[in-house]
Amino acid sequence: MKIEHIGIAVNSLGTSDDLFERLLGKKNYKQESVAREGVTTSFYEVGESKVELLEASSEDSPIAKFLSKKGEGIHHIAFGVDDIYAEIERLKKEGFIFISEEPKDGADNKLVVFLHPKSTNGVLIELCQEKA
Ligand SMILES: CC[C@H](C(=O)O)C(=O)SCCNC(=O)CCNC(=O)[C@H](O)C(C)(C)COP(=O)(O)OP(=O)(O)OC[C@H]1O[C@@H](n2cnc3c(N)ncnc32)[C@H](O)[C@@H]1OP(=O)(O)O
Ligand SMILES: [Co+2]
Repeated sequence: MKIEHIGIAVNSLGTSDDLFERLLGKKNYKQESVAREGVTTSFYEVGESKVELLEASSEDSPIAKFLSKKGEGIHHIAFGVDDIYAEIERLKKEGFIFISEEPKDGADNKLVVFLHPKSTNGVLIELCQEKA
């Protein structure tokens, strides 16, 4: 398991891409929308991990709700795993709560699933596995 990415909720990718390009001294390596999640993402490599900027692409997006309640900031931590199904079973046995137990297609060629922050010390945790 490794920290695959840190998700950051932003009001505008236009503004935040400019800020992170200056902060990291590099351009993003991709921008990708995930309509199911109501997000447009922008990814930056930072050493072994990544920063994922997240802009809401629909009014009912979880990012829109997060921004309206908490404003811009860190939204989630994504752990990269080798076998997402095995990890789901392991974590369920440990008593962790999943928002949905069925992995779905995420951004950046990943299968993703989320744990509920009430079972993870108030931090939204994403598990992601590289798709073959
Ligand atoms: C998949 C594409 C991409 C990728 O990496 O591939 C992404 O990462 S997409 C990221 C966006 N998608 C998601 O976040 C999906 C999972 N999130 C959800 O299902 C919801 O956001 C959920 C269930 C975490 C919260 O939704 P809800 O409608 O319950 O919102 P509330 O504001 O009522 O929150 C309830 C409760 O949870 C706390 N909360 C909400 N969001 C977060 C957060 N990001 N981190 C920590 N805590 C969070 C919120 O404060 C409420 O707590 P309370 O004590 O009741 O105030
Ligand atoms: Co993510």
